[in-house]
Order: sequence, then structure tokens, then C-alpha cells
Amino acid sequence: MKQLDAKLKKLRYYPLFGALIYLLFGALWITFSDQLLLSLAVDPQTLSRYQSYKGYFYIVLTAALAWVLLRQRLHFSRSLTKSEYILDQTIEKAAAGIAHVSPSGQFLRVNQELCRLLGYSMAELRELSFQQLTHPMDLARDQALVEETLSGLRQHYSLEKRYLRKDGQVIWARLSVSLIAATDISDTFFVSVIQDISDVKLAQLKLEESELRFRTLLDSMPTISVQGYDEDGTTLFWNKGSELVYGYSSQEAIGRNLLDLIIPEKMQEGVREAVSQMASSGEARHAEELVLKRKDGSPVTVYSSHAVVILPDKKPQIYCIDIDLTTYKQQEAQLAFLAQYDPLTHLPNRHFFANQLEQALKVARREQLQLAVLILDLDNFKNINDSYGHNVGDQLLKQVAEKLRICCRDTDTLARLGGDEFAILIEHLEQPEDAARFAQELLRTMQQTLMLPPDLELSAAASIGISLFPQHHDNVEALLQGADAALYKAKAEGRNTYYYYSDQLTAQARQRLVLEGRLRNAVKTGQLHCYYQPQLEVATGRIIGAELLLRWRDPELGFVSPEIFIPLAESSGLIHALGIQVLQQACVQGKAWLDEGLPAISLAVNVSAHQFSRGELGQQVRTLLAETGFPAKFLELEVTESALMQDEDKVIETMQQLRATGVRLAIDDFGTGYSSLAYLQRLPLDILKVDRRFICNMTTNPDNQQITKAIIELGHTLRFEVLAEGVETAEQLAMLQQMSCNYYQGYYFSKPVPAETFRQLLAQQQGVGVRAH
Ligand SMILES: Nc1nc2c(ncn2[C@@H]2O[C@@H]3COP(=O)(O)O[C@H]4[C@@H](O)[C@H](n5cnc6c(=O)[nH]c(N)nc65)O[C@@H]4COP(=O)(O)O[C@H]3[C@H]2O)c(=O)[nH]1
Repeated sequence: MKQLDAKLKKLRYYPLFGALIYLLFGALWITFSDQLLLSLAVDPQTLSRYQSYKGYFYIVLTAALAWVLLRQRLHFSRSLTKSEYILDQTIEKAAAGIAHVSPSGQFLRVNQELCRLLGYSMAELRELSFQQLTHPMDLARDQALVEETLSGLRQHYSLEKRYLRKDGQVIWARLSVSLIAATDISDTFFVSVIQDISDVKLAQLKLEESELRFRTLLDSMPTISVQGYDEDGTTLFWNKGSELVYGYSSQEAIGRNLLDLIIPEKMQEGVREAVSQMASSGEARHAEELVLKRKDGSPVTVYSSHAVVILPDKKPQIYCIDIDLTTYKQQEAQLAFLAQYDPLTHLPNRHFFANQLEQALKVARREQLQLAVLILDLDNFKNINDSYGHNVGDQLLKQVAEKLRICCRDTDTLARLGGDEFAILIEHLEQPEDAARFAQELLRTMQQTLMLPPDLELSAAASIGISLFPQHHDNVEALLQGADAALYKAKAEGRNTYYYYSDQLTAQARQRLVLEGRLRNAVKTGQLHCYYQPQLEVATGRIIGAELLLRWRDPELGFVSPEIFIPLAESSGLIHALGIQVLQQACVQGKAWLDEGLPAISLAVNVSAHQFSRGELGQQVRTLLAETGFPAKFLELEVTESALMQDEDKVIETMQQLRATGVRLAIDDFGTGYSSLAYLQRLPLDILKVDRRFICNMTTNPDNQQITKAIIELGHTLRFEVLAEGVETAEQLAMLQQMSCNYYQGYYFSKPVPAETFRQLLAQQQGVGVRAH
């Protein structure tokens, strides 16, 4: 515009210059042309002719000049009209809306496209300003840009804005504005180019909306983690759910490798391969349950599925959608727990107990074992619940459960059947009475006072019902019902007691437990004494030793046979204290007789299988020998064949320990068990004792005679010495002599006698056997 102004300024002086040049030429022509003619022609006729020529020449010259000027003007006006036309058409036919707008915003000129866009006629638009047609939300920004442009801060601007059409519709347009500045403000105007971008904008808005919807959706599901990775595993996308599931914010996660973020070390190789395989094949891996890791290192179980996203001109991206299964897993575990356990006491429930009992029954049937089911019911629970409320009742049940748990062994199954009813399964029950003993222990424990918060003291006496396999029932339901029926009897009997399903067993068990109590007392007060039964050499009749046999005379019950109290001592655990007492007596007595100068003999002590299996026997014997000074070689330990067959390796180890101390070892009641020859060979034995059952009718029963003979020969083959037990007659002794049996003991020579009696026998010994009775 400025250039055009300058050009027009220049053109303004062209007519003046032309007129002055013409004036000068004319003046010179008038002044000098006649003189020139006079110098060329002197005669008037020629001069007159020349004058005419001069006139013609002037006319031709000025006509040519006028022609040039007129032609030029015509040319100029023609070219001006053409460019105006081009400009007009450019504006009019432009595919974008074009407007000339005054600095105040008034539309000065508008093209057809703009009229079409805004829905107004040209005349209507020229009456309006852009402010009137701009969407109120966009006006301030547009106005500010106008002002910045007018103030010279910028020469043009563009923006996306909304216009209000005449019909009220809103259209989106891209506006590009340039300022056409003139010296005179009235000549200053804006050229605005307005392009309809409604479609693009709408699509863009839709995209943004869908992106927002997508993001909001993803972010509003806290348990769904969506992560995007490139083919190397670098994190590209990390939604809010990922933050919550894995603990990394998106700032922390994006750009880092997935392997470092959430993949446990042992899975990294597999995941790396899976990611690159998905990227190269474009196929997603199957969905699966995975245990990944959180930022704090803790494991998190997720159900992970994948999608491979392939965008144009971009490398494939792998998206993982991980659903956090933590809550689900917890619920699952809780459900599994509730299906098997009681939520209050955390003990197994009836269902679990029944399953366990079913399994135990299978084993018991197969291995011919006994088992017991005890049902325990609190005697006054209802009263406690009614008087103190359910909360106290619950606390009480929890404490009772804990107490019962402490009483049970690892192999027992304790369950809460419901309410105040608990059940205990005892597997591998050795004797029916063991269940009663356990029941008594439970009753004792239940009687102890319980402290319930804040300061309530209560006792929860109980009743117990017991049923046994195989004695009572052989299936789960019947065993439980049997125990329940027994419990009912116990309750009817005045509570705080136990009952077996059968009355006979109850009576037996009670009797045994009474006896057990007396035995316990007898052990404590030293009511048990050792008797000595002489052992003699068959060939010479010389006393070479004695077997110590326990005798118990109860003040009320009288003499109680070892056949009764030894098994009782074994099942009650008293055997350990008793066993030590006998061993001690043997060592002390043996040493005393040696010191007295009596002939050196060996003293044989019966050792129970229970003492053997404890593994302390070797040490106990060593200590006793050291304490008493009794030589180990005179101590003999008798172990029954059945005891030796229990835990072979342990037994052999204990025997070797004992052997190492110098103690002699004898196998008792030989022939009653089923030890193999190979096993016998492995045992570090010195003496084999033939069971008295073979001896007692040996003279009348040829089979027993043969068996005895075979046992003696076998013993000798294995380089053991052989002692025959229970020799009652001279015939038996003679037969044993024939069979080359080394030693014997039995009523034929002497019954077990008190220590003093035996001492006398020993003292009397003159190298020949003397009958003691
Ligand atoms: N009919 C008959 N019997 C005879 C004859 N000679 C001895 N006896 C008896 O046979 C048993 C031999 O003891 P045992 O086989 O070790 O069998 C013993 C032994 O296994 C066990 N026992 C006794 N005292 C103890 C002990 O201190 N500790 C251990 N663990 N068990 C003991 O009690 C079982 C029985 O002991 P007892 O009643 O004293 O019975 C003794 C003894 O009195 C005889 O000629 N005829």
C-alpha cells in the first residue's frame, strides 16, 4: 500500500512536466520557427508555402503527441481495470471467507463465501461488526489480538474461533488477520481470511472427547491397570489404575522399562521374549493370571491380557490390561477358609473334621490302627452367654479353643463343630484307655479359671463323649454320633466327666486310670521293689546272673502283676521314671554285692521299647555306671523282640551306643516276634532268651521242642549265647542241656526273690546249683 502511494505520488507530477515541456517547445517553436523559415526562403511565395508546411508539421506533431498520450492513457486505464477485476474476482470467488474490517471491527467489504458461512447478505454484513458475530467465549481473545495488532505489537495473527451464524448456529473457523495500515487511520483496515473448520474441529472435539472418555474410564477403575510399552518394553502409557495397582506414578513409570518396574526377576526372560514376539507378530498373547511385583517389592496377583496396537508409520505398541485380583484372591482365600474353618476360633470346622476323620479311617483300616473321636461340650456355656452376653461368650470360646489346642498333639485334629462343641480326633491310639487319659487331662485343663477382659474370671467345665474305631463304629457319621451319644451320657451323669460310647469301656478306662493314679503314687513313694530271679549255667548249675523283675504291692489292691502295671506305666509315660529306678537299683545293688566279695554275676534289666525309642538310654546308662561304679560288663539289658522291631535304625543306633559302654544286650522273649535272620545279624546282641512259652511244654509238645532246638542252634550260629526262660522241671533242664543251651532261669531253680534272699543264694553258691524253693 505504501509502495502504491509513493508510485501514485510520483505520477501526480507527470501532467505538469508534460505541460511545461509542451509550453517550452511551443514557445521555442513560435520564437524560432519563423526565423528558421526566413533563413530558408526569401521569396514571399515560398515563404508562404513554407509557412503552410510549418503549420501542417505542427498539426502532425501535436496530433502524434496527442495520439501517444491518448494511447498511453487508454493502455493505463485498461490495465487498471483488469487488475481491479482480477482483485475483485479473487476476493469474490475465494473459497475462504474474506473481509475488510475497519479498526473498530466494522465489516467494510465481505465476499460471497463469508456471506455463505455466516448466513448474512453482503449488505447485512456491512452493517455488522466482527464483535457482534463472535462467540462470547472467544471474543476477548480476538479483541486483544486486534488491539495488539493495531498497537504495532504484531502485524498479523490467526486463531481458531467460533462465529455465530444468522440462524443461531455456531461455526468454528480459522481466522487469519493482516493489518493494512495507512497514514490516514480512515484508510487503515484489516484483511481477514475466515476458513470454515467446523468439520475438522468437530472431529477433533470428538476425538478429544473420546480420548477424555477413554481416559476417564480407565482412570476411574482403580483395579484395572493399563500400560503401554514399545517393543523394547519401554513404558509409553501408564494410567491411574497402574499407579494404584503397582505404586508407581506415571512420571516415575513412563520411560522406564517394564522389566525393572513390575516383573519379578525369575519371570523377566519370559516376559522379554513375549513382548518382542508380540511386537514382531502383531498378535497378542493369551490372557493369564500372573504374580507381578509392586513398587515396594510386594507381590500382586493380576489377570493380565494384552493388545498389540499398530499405528501408521509407528512401531508396534503393546498394551497390557492387568486386573488386580488382590481383593478377589483375599475373598477367595476367605471363602476357602470359611469352608474349612470356624471364623471365631480359627479351628477347623465340622466339614474339615469329617474329611480328616474319613482319611484317618482309611489309614486305620489299612494299617489296623485304633482311633478315637472325642466330642467336648462346655457345661455352662449357655448360662455364661445369657448372663454376660455374646461378646463374653465369644471370648470364652476363643480361650477354650486355645487351651484345647495346647493340650492336643500335632497329630491330633481339633475342630469346633459349632456352638460350644469341640471335637478331637486322636489317630494311632495305642489303647482305648489313652483316650480316657486324654479326656481327663482336657477336663483338668477346662477346670482352670479363665480370665476374660476386662476382669472377668470364669471357669468352663466340660463333658466329653468318646467313640472308638474299630471298637464302636467304622464310619465318620457313626463315630460322630457315637461320641455325641456318649457326651449325652456324660452330661446326664452330672457333667465334668467323660464317657465312652460303651459302658464297659468307660468302666475299664476308669479302672485303669484309677490304677494309673495309684501307680504314679507308688513310683513317687518308692512302693515298687526289684526281685531277682537267678540265671544259671546249664552245664554247671552255677548262678551266673539274675534278672531284675519289678514287684508292686498296693496297700489296697494288694499284689499287682507287672503284666498289668508295666503296660500301664508304658502308656502313661511312667515307664521312664520306673525304668531309671530299676537300672539304678541294679547298678547300686550289683556294686554292693561286688564290694561285699560275692561272686561276680551279671544283672539283667528289662528295658521297655518306650525307653529305647526316646534315644536317651545310652546316656542314662553311662551316667548311672559312672555314678555307681558298677562295671558295665556286668550289666545286661533285655529288650523284647517286638521292641527291636519298631524303629530299626534308631534301635540299632541306641544298641550300638550301649554296646560301646560295655553293656551286654539280650533279646527277650525270642521266638514271639518275627525278626528276620538278616535283621538279627545286624543287631549287636550277646544273648538270646528263648521265650518260656516254648519251654513250658517242651517235654510234651514235639513242635515246641523242635522250635527250641532251632532257636538255640540259630543263636549259636549267630554267635549269641542262649538262655532259656521259664524252666520249671528237671526234664526241661535235661533237654536243654542236650540242646547245648548255655543258660537258664525258672521256677525249677528259683522264683524271683527279694534282694536279700538272692544274696544268700549267691553267698551259698559253692559252684553247684542249689534249689531255692
Ligand atoms: N510261669 C513261669 N513264669 C516264670 C518262670 N520263671 C520266671 N517267670 C516269670 O517270667 C517273667 C519273665 O520276665 P519277662 O519275660 O522279662 O517279662 C516281664 C517283663 O517283660 C515285665 N517286667 C517285669 N519287671 C520289669 C521291669 O523292671 N521293667 C520292664 N520294662 N519290664 C518288666 O513284666 C513281665 C512279667 O514279669 P513277671 O510277672 O515278673 O514274670 C517274670 C517271671 O516271674 C517260670 O518258671 N514259670
